[in-house]
Amino acid sequence: MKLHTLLTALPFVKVPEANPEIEGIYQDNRKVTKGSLFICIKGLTVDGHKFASEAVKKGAAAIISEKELDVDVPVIVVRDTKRAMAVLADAYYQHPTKKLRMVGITGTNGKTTTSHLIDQIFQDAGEKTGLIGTMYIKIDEEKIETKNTTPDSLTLQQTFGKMVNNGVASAVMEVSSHALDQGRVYGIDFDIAVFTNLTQDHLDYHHTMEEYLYAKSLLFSQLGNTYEAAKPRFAVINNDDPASLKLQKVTAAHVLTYGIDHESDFQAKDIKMSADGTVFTLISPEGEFPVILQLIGKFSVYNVLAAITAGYAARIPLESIIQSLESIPGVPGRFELVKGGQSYPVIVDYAHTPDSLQNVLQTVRQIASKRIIVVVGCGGDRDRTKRPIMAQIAVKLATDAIFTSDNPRTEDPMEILREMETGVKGEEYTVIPDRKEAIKHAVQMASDGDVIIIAGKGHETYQIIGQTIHDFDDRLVALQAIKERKNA
Ligand SMILES: CC(=O)N[C@H]1[C@@H](OP(=O)(O)OP(=O)(O)OC[C@H]2O[C@@H](n3ccc(=O)[nH]c3=O)[C@H](O)[C@@H]2O)O[C@H](CO)[C@@H](O)[C@@H]1O[C@H](C)C(=O)N[C@@H](C)C(=O)N[C@H](CCC(=O)O)C(=O)O
Ligand SMILES: Nc1ncnc2c1ncn2[C@@H]1O[C@H](COP(=O)(O)OP(=O)(O)OP(=O)(O)O)[C@@H](O)[C@H]1O
Ligand SMILES: N[C@H](CCC[C@H](N)C(=O)O)C(=O)O
Ligand SMILES: [Mg+2]
Repeated sequence: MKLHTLLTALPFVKVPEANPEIEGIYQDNRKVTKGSLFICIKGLTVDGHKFASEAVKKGAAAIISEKELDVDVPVIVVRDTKRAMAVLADAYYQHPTKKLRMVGITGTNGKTTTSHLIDQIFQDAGEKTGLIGTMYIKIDEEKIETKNTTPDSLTLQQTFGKMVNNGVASAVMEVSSHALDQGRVYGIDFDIAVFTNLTQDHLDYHHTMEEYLYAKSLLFSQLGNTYEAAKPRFAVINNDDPASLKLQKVTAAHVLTYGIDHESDFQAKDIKMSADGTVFTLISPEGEFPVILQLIGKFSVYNVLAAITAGYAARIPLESIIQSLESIPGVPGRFELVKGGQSYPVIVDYAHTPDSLQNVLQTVRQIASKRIIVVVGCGGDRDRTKRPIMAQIAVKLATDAIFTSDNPRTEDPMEILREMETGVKGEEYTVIPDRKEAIKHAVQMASDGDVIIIAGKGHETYQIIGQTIHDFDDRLVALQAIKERKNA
């Protein structure tokens, strides 16, 4: 694409005389190829403007920058390069999100789960689908590893371009608050935006719950309005969450609500839970329907309601939506049972926030008849204020709490544990910093009918200690411990 054609996406910029062919767009000078456009991004750790000359040496044909630069290629100055990058990427890949049914999901907990549920609904409706989130990027059958839950705008638009080329009809993606704040999803034409819930997390980054909610709300304020007949937009909102009204106010899209405790467009009543699943009656604009899920817990009902509402907004028949959701056994690492033939259930779950830990432990309490043993830690280089709260919840809701390491990252694991312990002074608990040893200890102490819950890392197959990524999978470590106990 010619530079001038690309720049029509940015109104009011000074267009240079030179008009080279642009062969790619990069924000990382290490990836720059000949004839590409390099965009300088002021990051949180480093200012990308520093790398402009390096990018030119590698063959960049033009630069997008927030200031004039002394280089031998055209420099286009814009006020905000992050925004410019999102818009240019959208244009470069030929507006792929206008050709896809785009579903974005935001909220503190439940994004990965809900995105998988919605993806399944679309697949069962016979569509090729794409999925972007914490676990991977999926383009139809192909899975690609990913670093961020919501990648940067270049990666996103390139991925959507591939989806379009592969005949994908619907793309479902998790939209993190970091991504919204950093403009990673700016330029995406969402059809349906889903809100799961808002509870404490990421205060290291957003500082206050108001700022955190503001970031989340950007998904709803960037949703188009509902009156464009060819592409009606819907905001799907959890009516039981206190943030619901604020989000409804910031969007021009049609609002559909779901809930359990408050009257909503899609509401669950008569919820019955057991160790085998959850049953409820769905009240909907089309009448009442029984729903029989393999998923467990009140929080699962919320995720299912969000998925039903999004499916309905996408015009999938309700009966088909319910059938899809009933067929889903679970999502990896979310309330996943470790099956080692043992007489004490072992559950691996991705609860790494106070609210998710509370939800999961409350769910276990509803189905457990004996002791509940929880193994839990808190991630390093993340919100420190959630540590004592998570420790309190573990001690309060489990019979036995074992505190251990999650991903310490660059923090001292012992210091993270000490911060957890400040929340439980005078209470009984065990500290075993080595996660493998902590899991082994839980398995050793379990008797018939006790439930072990290993929280925080879910599907993760690694543990980050310092800068090193070690192989570590809670499910495999638990299986090994179960085997060792049997053979002892
Ligand atoms: C704190 C944070 O969000 N950081 C994100 C941010 O990185 P950054 O601002 O530090 O970038 P930087 O390293 O300063 O680089 C600035 C610019 O210089 C460029 N550069 C840099 C070095 C170099 O040698 N050459 C060069 O050109 C970079 O390509 C970039 O354009 O922008 C990057 C690109 O989009 C992200 O990958 C990165 O996520 C980091 C890895 C991260 O851990 N983020 C977490 C907190 C996060 O975003 N999590 C959410 C999920 C949370 C949840 O749901 O619970 C997520 O969406 O993943
Ligand atoms: N609707 C919900 N409300 C509260 N807790 C939930 C909900 N859904 C799932 N959880 C809990 O949160 C954990 C994480 O769920 P999930 O991975 O779906 O969330 P997420 O929003 O994608 O998280 P992340 O921000 O890390 O990507 C689950 O393992 C479960 O313990
Ligand atoms: N998306 C979340 C995942 C946290 C998972 C937990 N295991 C941890 O490392 O804290 C984050 O990056 O904050
Ligand atoms: Mg997720």
